[in-house]
Amino acid sequence: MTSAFQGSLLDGTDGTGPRPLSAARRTRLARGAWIDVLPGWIPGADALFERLLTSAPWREESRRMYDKVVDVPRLLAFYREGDALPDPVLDEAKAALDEHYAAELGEPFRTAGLCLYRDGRDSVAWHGDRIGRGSTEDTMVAILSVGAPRPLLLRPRGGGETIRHELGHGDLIVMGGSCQRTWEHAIPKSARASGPRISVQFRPRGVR
Ligand SMILES: O=C(O)CCC(=O)C(=O)O
Ligand SMILES: [Fe+2]
Repeated sequence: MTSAFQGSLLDGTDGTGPRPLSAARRTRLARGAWIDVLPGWIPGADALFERLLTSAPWREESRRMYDKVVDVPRLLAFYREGDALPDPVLDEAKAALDEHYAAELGEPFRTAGLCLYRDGRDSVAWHGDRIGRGSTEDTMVAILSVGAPRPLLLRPRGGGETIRHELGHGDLIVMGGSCQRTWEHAIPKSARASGPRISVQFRPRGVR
């Protein structure tokens, strides 16, 4: 598979690893939620993107919606606790997250969910990651984004102003505190032509 996505030719592939997470900027949201954002967290993201695109075990998923079975509008791959991650850069990324957030989170990130948005028609609808402890406890979900830029939207659960974060190639966003139960997030469909984007979501045990 080749991708329509063309990253910067100057994108480093020198194996320098993720940029220090101390550079992430925190925004406090209402109701005990926050997000940390670090643009350009992963150098060499071009190569990572291509490797994930071609080698992750992408699968389609369908879900029952009332009396219909509909395809989920994105491809998925999931790495459970203890599964080997599909790329050494993801091992480095997870190690960096574990070190930086150890004290605040009190546990390591355990699973990695991958989503492939093939083009602007792929999306994820408004939701919180609430299957599990995220519905009752503060937690963190860390998302690495590679490939085409897409906005991640956040809005308070039950209504309120939407916050928009453009997630670019190699960028990190961490949703923390009460974010999964008091806020919702979405990747909307885009009418503009968009190349493929892959997101990698690191979550602690029991958060989904
Ligand atoms: O692709 C993203 O950045 C978000 C994915 C997401 O919200 C999820 O899989 O729960
Ligand atoms: Fe989510």
